[in-house]
Amino acid sequence: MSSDQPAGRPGTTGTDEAVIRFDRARKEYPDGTVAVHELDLEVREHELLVLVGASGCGKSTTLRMVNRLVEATSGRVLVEGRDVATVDPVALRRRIGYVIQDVGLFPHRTVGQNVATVPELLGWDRARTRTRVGDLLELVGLAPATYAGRYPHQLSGGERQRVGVARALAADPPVLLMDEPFGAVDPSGRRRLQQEFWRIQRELGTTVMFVTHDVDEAVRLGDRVAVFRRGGHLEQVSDAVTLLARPRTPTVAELVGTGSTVRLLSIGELTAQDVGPPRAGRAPDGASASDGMSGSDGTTGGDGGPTVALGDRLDVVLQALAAAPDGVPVTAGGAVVGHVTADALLRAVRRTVASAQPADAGPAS
Ligand SMILES: Nc1ncnc2c1ncn2[C@@H]1O[C@H](COP(=O)(O)OP(=O)(O)OP(=O)(O)O)[C@@H](O)[C@H]1O
Repeated sequence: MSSDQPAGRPGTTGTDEAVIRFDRARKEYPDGTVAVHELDLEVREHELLVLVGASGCGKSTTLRMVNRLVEATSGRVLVEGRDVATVDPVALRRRIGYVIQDVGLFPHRTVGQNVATVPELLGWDRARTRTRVGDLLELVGLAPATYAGRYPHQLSGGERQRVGVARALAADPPVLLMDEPFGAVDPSGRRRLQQEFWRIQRELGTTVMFVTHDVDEAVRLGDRVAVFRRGGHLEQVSDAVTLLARPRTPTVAELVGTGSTVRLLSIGELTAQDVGPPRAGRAPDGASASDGMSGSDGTTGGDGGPTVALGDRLDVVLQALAAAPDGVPVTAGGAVVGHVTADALLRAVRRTVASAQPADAGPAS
C-alpha cells in the first residue's frame, strides 16, 4: 500500500506507556448534567486514540479535561504522569496542541504568524521560528512561498484546517488534542486531510486524542477507538477491526451496525496469502488507470483491465473485481506476482475478522 494510507490497524504503533491517563475522572456541570462518568482510559505513547459516539455523549468534555479547559469534578487526569490539576494551565497548554473544527486562526495575523504563535510565546529566536514555520507548512502541504504571507480569509476551509494543524504542532508538543478537526471540510477534502494527517502523525510520533462523530473517520485513523454512550459512559475501547467485528455492547453494535463489513473492507489489506498464482496472458503495461483514491500502484493489466497491488485495501480490491469478475492480477513493485478472485476476497475479509482480539478488554469501568 502507499505509505500515506490511513490504516487503523491493530498493534502497528504505540507502546504501552500511558501519556494521558484518566483515573475515575468525572465531570458534572453545575446544572447537574453528568458529561463524563468515572472514566478510566489511557492513551499510549505515539498512539492515535479516537473518541467516537453520538452527539452529547461527553467526547469534547473528555478531551477538554486534558488541557484543563474543563476541570474534572472528581478523579484525576494525568499527562506524562502528572495530575493536570497540579500543573499551571498556561504551561500545560504549551505542551499540548489543540485543534478544533473552526480552527480559531487569528484573522489579522498571516498564516506564518499564526503558525509561529507558540514558538514566539516560548521565546524562540526568529531564525529558529522562521525555519520551523517553513518546515511545518511544507509538512501540511502548503508551500511557504505561496501561503506564509496570506491571511486566513484568503484560504479555503481545508487550507485553514491545515494551518490549524501546523500551528498546533509548531512547538512539537508531545500531545495533540483534536476536536472534530475536519468536520467542516467537504467529504473528498476530508479524506485527503485524514490521509495526510495520518502520515504526519506517524512521521512525528505525536500522541493524539481525536474526537469525531464519524465512525468511518474513527476506524480509518485510530490505532484504537473509544466508543462513548450518552452520560459519558465508555462502552468499548479496542482496535478498529475488533470494534467492527466484535462490538461489545448494543450501543457499539448500533453505532458500527449497518455497513460494518464494508468498513472492514476499508481497513483490511490484501496479503500474499490471499493471492493465487499468476494466470497466463496478463501483464501490467504500466499505464496509470488509478482513480487517485486507491492505494493501488495505478498499473493496469496488459489488456487494459485493472490490477491491484499487495497491501491495497480490500475495498480497492472489491472495486477492481467488480470490473473484472474473473479475477484481477496482483502486482508487487510493478511485477505481477499473482491473481486474486472474489472468493479470495471473501477469505481476506474473514481473515480480517479473525484478527480481531478475542478477549476485548473493554472499558475498565
Ligand atoms: N457548560 C456546560 N454546562 C452544562 N452542560 C454542558 C456544558 N457543556 C456541555 N454540557 C453537556 O454535557 C454533555 C456532554 O457534552 P460534550 O460537548 O462533551 O459532548 P460531545 O460528545 O462532544 O457532543 P458533540 O458531538 O455534539 O460535540 C451534553 O449533554 C452537554 O449538553
